[in-house]
Amino acid sequence: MATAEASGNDGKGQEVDTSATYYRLEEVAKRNSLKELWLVIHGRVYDVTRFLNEHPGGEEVLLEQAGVDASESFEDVGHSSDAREMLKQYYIGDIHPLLGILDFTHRRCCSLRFPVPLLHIGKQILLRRPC
Ligand code: HEM
Repeated sequence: MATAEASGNDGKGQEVDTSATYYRLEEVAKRNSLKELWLVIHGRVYDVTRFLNEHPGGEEVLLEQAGVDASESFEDVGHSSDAREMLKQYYIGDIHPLLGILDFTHRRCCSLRFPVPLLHIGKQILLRRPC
């Protein structure tokens, strides 16, 4: 998990909270059971463990989407605006915009047995701690 924190002022006297907690897809993928269930909807990570018993659509559908990007399934159902509002309660962070793309590309390359060393170098640069 990587955390980026910054807060600022937009110059109009209004506080802008830009703090965010970032997760990688592989971290989300580990939370795929009844004990701990996370999923991703539109790049945002949700911990729906305590929502399992309460979901009007049943817990099975959430279990099917456990640890993965559930954006398409969520939209296919045509969830109401109330359901979208409920998402906030379970929001825990975002998929890292850059590492998310690298994870996806890495999986594609490896599954095609076409390693791209540059990808790993780029990843190392991104993960490098600042001096
Ligand atoms: C945190 C995420 C989710 C929340 C807060 C949520 C919330 C809700 C709510 C409030 C309803 C009642 C109908 C409505 O108001 O739209 C519902 C129904 C349903 N949801 Fe979800 N849902 C979530 C994720 C998902 C996912 C990932 C799926 C995957 C397929 C799913 C499948 C369904 C189904 C099948 C129904 C029943 C629809 C019906 O009976 O017409 N939900 N959900």
